[in-house]
Amino acid sequence: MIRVGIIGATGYAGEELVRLLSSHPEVKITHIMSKSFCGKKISELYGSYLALDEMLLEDIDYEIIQQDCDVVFTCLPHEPSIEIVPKLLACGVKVIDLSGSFRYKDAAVFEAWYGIHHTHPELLKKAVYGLCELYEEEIAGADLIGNPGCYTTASILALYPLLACNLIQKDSIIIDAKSGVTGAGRSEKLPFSFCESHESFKAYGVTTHRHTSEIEEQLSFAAGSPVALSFTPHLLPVKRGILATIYADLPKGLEISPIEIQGAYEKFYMGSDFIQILPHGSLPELKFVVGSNNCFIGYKIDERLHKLVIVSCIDNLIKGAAGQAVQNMNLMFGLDGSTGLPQLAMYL
Ligand SMILES: NC(=O)C1=CN([C@@H]2O[C@H](COP(=O)(O)OP(=O)(O)OC[C@H]3O[C@@H](n4cnc5c(N)ncnc54)[C@H](OP(=O)(O)O)[C@@H]3O)[C@@H](O)[C@H]2O)C=CC1
Ligand SMILES: CC(=O)N[C@@H](CCC(=O)OP(=O)(O)O)C(=O)O
Repeated sequence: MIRVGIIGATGYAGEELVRLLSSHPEVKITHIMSKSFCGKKISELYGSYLALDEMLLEDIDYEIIQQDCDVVFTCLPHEPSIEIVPKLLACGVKVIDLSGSFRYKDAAVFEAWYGIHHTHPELLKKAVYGLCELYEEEIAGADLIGNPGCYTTASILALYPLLACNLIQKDSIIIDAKSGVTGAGRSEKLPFSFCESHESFKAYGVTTHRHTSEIEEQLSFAAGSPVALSFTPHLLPVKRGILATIYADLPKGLEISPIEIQGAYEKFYMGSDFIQILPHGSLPELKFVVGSNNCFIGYKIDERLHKLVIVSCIDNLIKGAAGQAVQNMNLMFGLDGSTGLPQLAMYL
Protein backbone atom coordinates (compact mmCIF):
# COMPACT_ATOMS: atom_id res chain seq x y z
CA MET A 1 0.00 0.00 0.00
CA ILE A 2 1.12 3.59 -0.67
CA ARG A 3 1.16 5.51 2.62
CA VAL A 4 -0.29 8.98 2.06
CA GLY A 5 -0.28 12.22 4.06
CA ILE A 6 -2.53 15.16 3.16
CA ILE A 7 -1.62 18.67 4.34
CA GLY A 8 -4.49 21.14 4.02
CA ALA A 9 -7.04 18.30 4.24
CA THR A 10 -9.73 20.74 5.43
CA GLY A 11 -9.76 22.85 2.24
CA TYR A 12 -11.88 22.04 -0.80
CA ALA A 13 -9.05 20.43 -2.78
CA GLY A 14 -7.79 18.54 0.31
CA GLU A 15 -11.28 17.33 1.16
CA GLU A 16 -11.74 16.02 -2.39
CA LEU A 17 -8.41 14.18 -2.05
CA VAL A 18 -9.53 12.58 1.21
CA ARG A 19 -12.72 11.45 -0.55
CA LEU A 20 -10.94 10.02 -3.62
CA LEU A 21 -8.09 8.38 -1.72
CA SER A 22 -10.28 6.79 0.94
CA SER A 23 -11.61 4.41 -1.75
CA HIS A 24 -8.31 4.03 -3.70
CA PRO A 25 -7.39 0.32 -3.76
CA GLU A 26 -3.61 0.88 -3.33
CA VAL A 27 -3.63 3.68 -0.73
CA LYS A 28 -3.66 3.97 3.03
CA ILE A 29 -4.17 7.54 4.28
CA THR A 30 -1.87 7.71 7.33
CA HIS A 31 -2.16 11.40 8.31
CA ILE A 32 -4.51 14.29 7.53
CA MET A 33 -3.15 17.68 8.57
CA SER A 34 -4.55 21.13 9.21
CA LYS A 35 -3.32 24.39 10.72
CA SER A 36 -6.55 25.60 12.36
CA PHE A 37 -8.42 22.39 13.21
CA CYS A 38 -5.79 20.17 14.90
CA GLY A 39 -7.34 17.53 17.17
CA LYS A 40 -10.74 17.77 15.47
CA LYS A 41 -12.47 15.04 13.48
CA ILE A 42 -12.93 15.72 9.77
CA SER A 43 -16.70 15.07 10.18
CA GLU A 44 -16.83 18.23 12.31
CA LEU A 45 -16.18 20.10 9.06
CA TYR A 46 -17.62 17.70 6.49
CA GLY A 47 -20.65 16.08 8.12
CA SER A 48 -20.81 13.06 5.80
CA TYR A 49 -17.26 11.91 6.70
CA LEU A 50 -18.22 10.01 9.88
CA ALA A 51 -16.64 6.85 8.44
CA LEU A 52 -13.20 8.52 8.64
CA ASP A 53 -13.48 9.59 12.27
CA GLU A 54 -10.79 7.31 13.63
CA MET A 55 -8.31 9.76 11.99
CA LEU A 56 -7.91 13.14 13.70
CA LEU A 57 -6.66 16.26 11.99
CA GLU A 58 -3.05 16.82 13.10
CA ASP A 59 -0.37 19.49 13.04
CA ILE A 60 2.54 18.89 10.65
CA ASP A 61 5.24 16.73 12.32
CA TYR A 62 8.11 16.02 9.94
CA GLU A 63 9.50 13.10 11.99
CA ILE A 64 6.15 11.34 11.88
CA ILE A 65 5.79 12.07 8.17
CA GLN A 66 9.24 10.57 7.56
CA GLN A 67 8.20 7.37 9.37
CA ASP A 68 4.64 7.00 8.09
CA CYS A 69 4.38 8.47 4.57
CA ASP A 70 5.62 7.58 1.09
CA VAL A 71 3.98 10.62 -0.49
CA VAL A 72 2.47 13.84 0.81
CA PHE A 73 -0.09 16.02 -0.99
CA THR A 74 0.18 19.73 -0.11
CA CYS A 75 -3.17 21.49 -0.63
CA LEU A 76 -2.12 24.90 0.65
CA PRO A 77 -2.01 28.52 -0.42
CA HIS A 78 1.05 29.35 -2.56
CA GLU A 79 3.26 30.96 0.12
CA PRO A 80 3.09 28.26 2.83
CA SER A 81 3.73 25.65 0.13
CA ILE A 82 7.06 27.24 -0.79
CA GLU A 83 8.26 26.82 2.82
CA ILE A 84 6.71 23.41 3.62
CA VAL A 85 7.55 21.46 0.41
CA PRO A 86 11.38 21.60 0.83
CA LYS A 87 11.05 20.27 4.40
CA LEU A 88 8.95 17.34 3.15
CA LEU A 89 11.47 16.54 0.40
CA ALA A 90 14.21 16.56 3.07
CA CYS A 91 12.24 13.79 4.84
CA GLY A 92 12.67 11.61 1.74
CA VAL A 93 8.98 11.56 0.79
CA LYS A 94 7.57 12.33 -2.64
CA VAL A 95 5.50 15.52 -2.82
CA ILE A 96 2.56 16.50 -5.00
CA ASP A 97 1.92 20.22 -4.53
CA LEU A 98 -1.46 21.62 -5.59
CA SER A 99 -0.51 25.30 -5.33
CA GLY A 100 1.03 27.42 -8.08
CA SER A 101 4.45 27.49 -6.43
CA PHE A 102 6.18 24.65 -8.31
CA ARG A 103 4.48 24.84 -11.73
CA TYR A 104 6.94 27.17 -13.46
CA LYS A 105 10.40 26.64 -14.89
CA ASP A 106 11.33 30.29 -14.29
CA ALA A 107 10.99 31.79 -10.79
CA ALA A 108 10.92 35.31 -12.26
CA VAL A 109 7.70 34.51 -14.15
CA PHE A 110 6.12 33.12 -10.96
CA GLU A 111 7.18 36.19 -8.97
CA ALA A 112 5.92 38.63 -11.60
CA TRP A 113 2.43 37.06 -11.83
CA TYR A 114 1.91 35.99 -8.19
CA GLY A 115 3.60 38.96 -6.49
CA ILE A 116 5.33 36.45 -4.16
CA HIS A 117 9.10 36.05 -3.68
CA HIS A 118 10.13 32.41 -4.42
CA THR A 119 12.55 31.40 -1.68
CA HIS A 120 13.34 27.99 -3.25
CA PRO A 121 13.89 28.59 -6.99
CA GLU A 122 16.37 25.67 -7.09
CA LEU A 123 13.41 23.28 -6.71
CA LEU A 124 11.80 24.50 -9.93
CA LYS A 125 14.44 22.56 -11.91
CA LYS A 126 13.55 19.39 -10.04
CA ALA A 127 9.77 19.83 -10.13
CA VAL A 128 7.79 18.21 -12.95
CA TYR A 129 4.64 19.89 -14.30
CA GLY A 130 1.95 17.36 -13.45
CA LEU A 131 -0.23 17.40 -16.55
CA CYS A 132 -0.34 13.62 -16.94
CA GLU A 133 -1.35 13.54 -20.61
CA LEU A 134 1.75 15.59 -21.55
CA TYR A 135 4.48 14.45 -19.16
CA GLU A 136 3.74 10.83 -18.22
CA GLU A 137 7.37 9.67 -18.40
CA GLU A 138 8.81 12.60 -16.44
CA ILE A 139 6.10 12.24 -13.78
CA ALA A 140 6.93 8.56 -13.30
CA GLY A 141 10.49 9.50 -12.26
CA ALA A 142 9.66 12.63 -10.23
CA ASP A 143 9.97 13.36 -6.51
CA LEU A 144 8.17 16.71 -6.75
CA ILE A 145 5.09 17.50 -8.83
CA GLY A 146 3.71 20.98 -9.46
CA ASN A 147 0.06 19.99 -9.99
CA PRO A 148 -1.50 22.25 -12.67
CA GLY A 149 -4.15 24.88 -12.05
CA CYS A 150 -7.78 24.25 -12.91
CA TYR A 151 -8.30 26.82 -15.69
CA THR A 152 -4.91 25.89 -17.08
CA THR A 153 -5.73 22.17 -17.28
CA ALA A 154 -8.89 22.82 -19.31
CA SER A 155 -7.11 25.32 -21.58
CA ILE A 156 -3.81 23.53 -22.20
CA LEU A 157 -5.44 20.17 -22.93
CA ALA A 158 -7.63 21.86 -25.58
CA LEU A 159 -4.83 23.80 -27.26
CA TYR A 160 -1.59 21.80 -26.96
CA PRO A 161 -2.21 19.29 -29.80
CA LEU A 162 -3.41 22.01 -32.19
CA LEU A 163 -0.33 24.19 -31.61
CA ALA A 164 1.98 21.19 -31.82
CA CYS A 165 0.47 20.38 -35.27
CA ASN A 166 0.36 24.02 -36.48
CA LEU A 167 -3.42 23.88 -36.90
CA ILE A 168 -4.08 27.28 -35.31
CA GLN A 169 -2.30 30.63 -35.29
CA LYS A 170 -0.47 31.02 -32.01
CA ASP A 171 -0.92 34.82 -31.87
CA SER A 172 -4.72 34.68 -32.15
CA ILE A 173 -5.82 32.72 -29.05
CA ILE A 174 -8.59 34.00 -26.79
CA ILE A 175 -9.69 31.92 -23.79
CA ASP A 176 -13.03 32.78 -22.22
CA ALA A 177 -13.29 30.52 -19.14
CA LYS A 178 -15.94 30.09 -16.46
CA SER A 179 -15.47 28.40 -13.08
CA GLY A 180 -17.73 27.22 -10.29
CA VAL A 181 -17.30 28.94 -6.93
CA THR A 182 -15.35 26.08 -5.24
CA GLY A 183 -12.44 27.21 -7.46
CA ALA A 184 -11.91 30.04 -4.99
CA GLY A 185 -11.39 27.68 -2.02
CA ARG A 186 -13.23 27.22 1.26
CA SER A 187 -11.84 30.16 3.18
CA GLU A 188 -14.24 33.05 3.21
CA LYS A 189 -13.82 35.60 0.43
CA LEU A 190 -16.78 37.96 0.23
CA PRO A 191 -16.93 38.38 -3.58
CA PHE A 192 -17.09 34.57 -3.91
CA SER A 193 -19.72 33.98 -1.21
CA PHE A 194 -23.21 32.58 -2.02
CA CYS A 195 -25.13 35.87 -1.81
CA GLU A 196 -22.54 37.79 -3.80
CA SER A 197 -22.19 35.21 -6.57
CA HIS A 198 -25.59 33.47 -6.75
CA GLU A 199 -27.82 34.44 -9.70
CA SER A 200 -25.10 36.74 -10.95
CA PHE A 201 -22.19 36.30 -13.35
CA LYS A 202 -18.98 38.27 -13.66
CA ALA A 203 -15.53 38.43 -15.18
CA TYR A 204 -12.52 38.94 -12.90
CA GLY A 205 -8.73 39.08 -13.15
CA VAL A 206 -9.13 40.60 -16.63
CA THR A 207 -5.68 40.83 -18.35
CA THR A 208 -3.87 39.96 -15.10
CA HIS A 209 -4.99 36.49 -13.94
CA ARG A 210 -1.96 34.38 -12.94
CA HIS A 211 -3.10 31.39 -14.97
CA THR A 212 -2.38 33.37 -18.16
CA SER A 213 1.35 32.90 -17.53
CA GLU A 214 1.03 29.18 -16.74
CA ILE A 215 -0.95 28.54 -19.93
CA GLU A 216 1.50 30.62 -22.00
CA GLU A 217 4.55 28.79 -20.60
CA GLN A 218 3.20 25.33 -21.43
CA LEU A 219 1.82 26.32 -24.84
CA SER A 220 5.18 27.84 -25.75
CA PHE A 221 6.62 24.34 -25.38
CA ALA A 222 3.92 23.05 -27.78
CA ALA A 223 4.53 25.80 -30.34
CA GLY A 224 8.34 25.73 -29.97
CA SER A 225 8.39 29.54 -29.46
CA PRO A 226 6.76 32.06 -27.08
CA VAL A 227 2.97 32.22 -27.07
CA ALA A 228 1.03 35.26 -25.79
CA LEU A 229 -2.72 35.02 -25.40
CA SER A 230 -5.79 36.62 -23.88
CA PHE A 231 -7.36 34.79 -20.90
CA THR A 232 -10.45 35.95 -19.03
CA PRO A 233 -11.92 33.95 -16.12
CA HIS A 234 -15.53 34.29 -14.98
CA LEU A 235 -17.31 33.22 -11.81
CA LEU A 236 -20.25 30.91 -12.56
CA PRO A 237 -23.03 30.61 -9.95
CA VAL A 238 -22.54 26.82 -9.66
CA LYS A 239 -20.50 24.88 -7.10
CA ARG A 240 -18.07 23.09 -9.38
CA GLY A 241 -16.95 22.75 -12.98
CA ILE A 242 -14.97 24.75 -15.54
CA LEU A 243 -16.05 25.46 -19.10
CA ALA A 244 -13.56 27.24 -21.33
CA THR A 245 -14.66 28.57 -24.73
CA ILE A 246 -11.55 29.15 -26.81
CA TYR A 247 -11.24 31.06 -30.08
CA ALA A 248 -8.29 30.83 -32.48
CA ASP A 249 -7.63 31.69 -36.13
CA LEU A 250 -6.95 28.85 -38.54
CA PRO A 251 -3.64 29.17 -40.42
CA LYS A 252 -3.74 31.94 -43.06
CA GLY A 253 -4.39 30.71 -46.59
CA LEU A 254 -4.90 27.07 -45.56
CA GLU A 255 -8.13 25.07 -45.70
CA ILE A 256 -8.35 23.02 -42.48
CA SER A 257 -10.97 20.28 -42.35
CA PRO A 258 -12.67 18.81 -39.26
CA ILE A 259 -10.91 15.51 -40.09
CA GLU A 260 -7.51 17.18 -39.55
CA ILE A 261 -8.56 18.68 -36.20
CA GLN A 262 -10.17 15.43 -35.02
CA GLY A 263 -7.14 13.44 -36.19
CA ALA A 264 -4.68 15.69 -34.35
CA TYR A 265 -6.61 15.38 -31.08
CA GLU A 266 -7.17 11.64 -31.36
CA LYS A 267 -3.55 10.90 -32.24
CA PHE A 268 -2.21 13.09 -29.43
CA TYR A 269 -4.53 11.64 -26.78
CA MET A 270 -4.47 8.00 -27.94
CA GLY A 271 -4.53 5.79 -24.85
CA SER A 272 -5.41 8.68 -22.50
CA ASP A 273 -8.25 7.42 -20.32
CA PHE A 274 -9.58 10.80 -19.26
CA ILE A 275 -9.63 12.84 -22.49
CA GLN A 276 -12.88 12.60 -24.43
CA ILE A 277 -12.83 14.21 -27.88
CA LEU A 278 -16.29 14.84 -29.30
CA PRO A 279 -17.01 14.79 -33.07
CA HIS A 280 -17.02 18.08 -35.01
CA GLY A 281 -19.91 20.31 -33.89
CA SER A 282 -20.74 18.35 -30.70
CA LEU A 283 -20.01 20.44 -27.64
CA PRO A 284 -19.58 19.35 -24.00
CA GLU A 285 -21.48 20.65 -20.97
CA LEU A 286 -20.50 20.83 -17.30
CA LYS A 287 -22.80 17.93 -16.45
CA PHE A 288 -20.65 15.68 -18.69
CA VAL A 289 -17.67 16.09 -16.31
CA VAL A 290 -18.71 17.11 -12.78
CA GLY A 291 -17.78 14.28 -10.41
CA SER A 292 -15.30 12.67 -12.83
CA ASN A 293 -11.62 13.04 -13.75
CA ASN A 294 -12.48 13.60 -17.41
CA CYS A 295 -11.73 16.49 -19.72
CA PHE A 296 -14.29 16.71 -22.56
CA ILE A 297 -13.23 18.67 -25.64
CA GLY A 298 -15.57 19.72 -28.48
CA TYR A 299 -14.89 22.05 -31.41
CA LYS A 300 -16.47 23.65 -34.45
CA ILE A 301 -14.88 25.31 -37.46
CA ASP A 302 -16.32 28.73 -38.34
CA GLU A 303 -15.73 28.70 -42.10
CA ARG A 304 -17.14 32.22 -42.52
CA LEU A 305 -14.52 33.74 -40.21
CA HIS A 306 -11.77 31.13 -40.79
CA LYS A 307 -11.67 30.47 -37.04
CA LEU A 308 -11.85 27.48 -34.73
CA VAL A 309 -14.05 27.54 -31.61
CA ILE A 310 -13.19 24.94 -28.94
CA VAL A 311 -15.11 24.11 -25.75
CA SER A 312 -13.25 22.30 -22.97
CA CYS A 313 -14.84 21.13 -19.69
CA ILE A 314 -13.44 19.69 -16.46
CA ASP A 315 -14.43 19.39 -12.81
CA ASN A 316 -12.16 21.99 -11.17
CA LEU A 317 -11.77 19.97 -7.98
CA ILE A 318 -11.10 16.62 -9.74
CA LYS A 319 -9.22 16.89 -13.08
CA GLY A 320 -8.43 20.50 -12.09
CA ALA A 321 -6.94 19.59 -8.68
CA ALA A 322 -7.39 16.43 -6.55
CA GLY A 323 -8.10 13.90 -9.34
CA GLN A 324 -5.12 15.07 -11.36
CA ALA A 325 -3.00 14.85 -8.20
CA VAL A 326 -4.09 11.21 -7.70
CA GLN A 327 -3.38 10.50 -11.39
CA ASN A 328 0.14 11.88 -10.78
CA MET A 329 0.58 9.70 -7.69
CA ASN A 330 -0.50 6.63 -9.67
CA LEU A 331 2.16 7.29 -12.32
CA MET A 332 4.86 8.03 -9.69
CA PHE A 333 4.19 4.67 -8.02
CA GLY A 334 4.00 2.59 -11.21
CA LEU A 335 0.21 2.15 -11.18
CA ASP A 336 -2.16 2.60 -14.09
CA GLY A 337 -2.93 6.34 -14.19
CA SER A 338 -6.65 5.75 -13.82
CA THR A 339 -6.50 3.63 -10.65
CA GLY A 340 -9.10 4.73 -8.12
CA LEU A 341 -10.35 7.66 -10.21
CA PRO A 342 -13.98 8.28 -11.28
CA GLN A 343 -14.57 7.83 -15.04
CA LEU A 344 -18.24 8.82 -15.03
CA ALA A 345 -19.79 12.16 -14.12
CA MET A 346 -22.64 12.64 -11.64
CA TYR A 347 -25.05 13.31 -14.50
CA LEU A 348 -28.00 14.60 -12.45
N1 LIG B 1 -10.26 24.96 -5.39
C1 LIG B 1 -9.84 24.61 -6.59
O1 LIG B 1 -10.66 24.37 -7.50
C2 LIG B 1 -8.38 24.49 -6.87
C3 LIG B 1 -7.41 24.82 -5.96
N2 LIG B 1 -6.08 24.71 -6.29
C4 LIG B 1 -5.02 25.07 -5.36
O2 LIG B 1 -5.01 24.14 -4.27
C5 LIG B 1 -4.60 24.80 -3.09
C6 LIG B 1 -5.69 24.61 -2.05
O3 LIG B 1 -6.88 25.21 -2.56
P1 LIG B 1 -8.30 25.07 -1.86
O4 LIG B 1 -8.47 23.74 -1.30
O5 LIG B 1 -9.27 25.57 -2.86
O6 LIG B 1 -8.14 26.14 -0.69
P2 LIG B 1 -8.95 26.26 0.69
O7 LIG B 1 -8.93 27.69 1.03
O8 LIG B 1 -10.25 25.57 0.55
O9 LIG B 1 -8.04 25.44 1.72
C7 LIG B 1 -6.76 25.87 2.10
C8 LIG B 1 -6.12 24.86 3.03
O10 LIG B 1 -4.80 25.33 3.34
C9 LIG B 1 -4.63 25.31 4.76
N3 LIG B 1 -3.78 26.46 5.14
C10 LIG B 1 -4.02 27.77 4.88
N4 LIG B 1 -2.98 28.52 5.31
C11 LIG B 1 -2.08 27.66 5.84
C12 LIG B 1 -0.79 27.81 6.44
N5 LIG B 1 -0.22 29.02 6.58
N6 LIG B 1 -0.13 26.69 6.87
C13 LIG B 1 -0.70 25.48 6.76
N7 LIG B 1 -1.93 25.28 6.20
C14 LIG B 1 -2.58 26.35 5.73
C15 LIG B 1 -6.02 25.42 5.35
O11 LIG B 1 -5.92 24.75 6.58
P3 LIG B 1 -6.80 25.01 7.88
O12 LIG B 1 -7.88 25.98 7.51
O13 LIG B 1 -7.29 23.65 8.23
O14 LIG B 1 -5.87 25.55 8.86
C16 LIG B 1 -6.86 24.65 4.34
O15 LIG B 1 -6.85 23.26 4.62
C17 LIG B 1 -4.36 26.28 -3.44
O16 LIG B 1 -3.01 26.49 -3.73
C18 LIG B 1 -5.20 26.44 -4.72
O17 LIG B 1 -4.69 27.48 -5.49
C19 LIG B 1 -5.69 24.23 -7.50
C20 LIG B 1 -6.60 23.89 -8.45
C21 LIG B 1 -8.03 24.03 -8.23
C1 LIG C 1 -13.12 30.61 -9.13
C2 LIG C 1 -11.72 30.95 -8.64
O1 LIG C 1 -11.54 31.83 -7.84
N1 LIG C 1 -10.72 30.23 -9.12
C3 LIG C 1 -9.34 30.43 -8.75
C4 LIG C 1 -8.44 29.48 -9.46
C5 LIG C 1 -8.32 28.15 -8.77
C6 LIG C 1 -7.05 27.42 -9.12
O2 LIG C 1 -6.82 26.70 -10.06
O3 LIG C 1 -6.10 27.69 -8.32
P1 LIG C 1 -4.54 27.82 -8.46
O4 LIG C 1 -4.10 27.81 -9.84
O5 LIG C 1 -4.25 29.08 -7.82
O6 LIG C 1 -3.97 26.68 -7.77
C7 LIG C 1 -8.88 31.83 -9.08
O7 LIG C 1 -9.28 32.38 -10.09
O8 LIG C 1 -8.01 32.32 -8.37
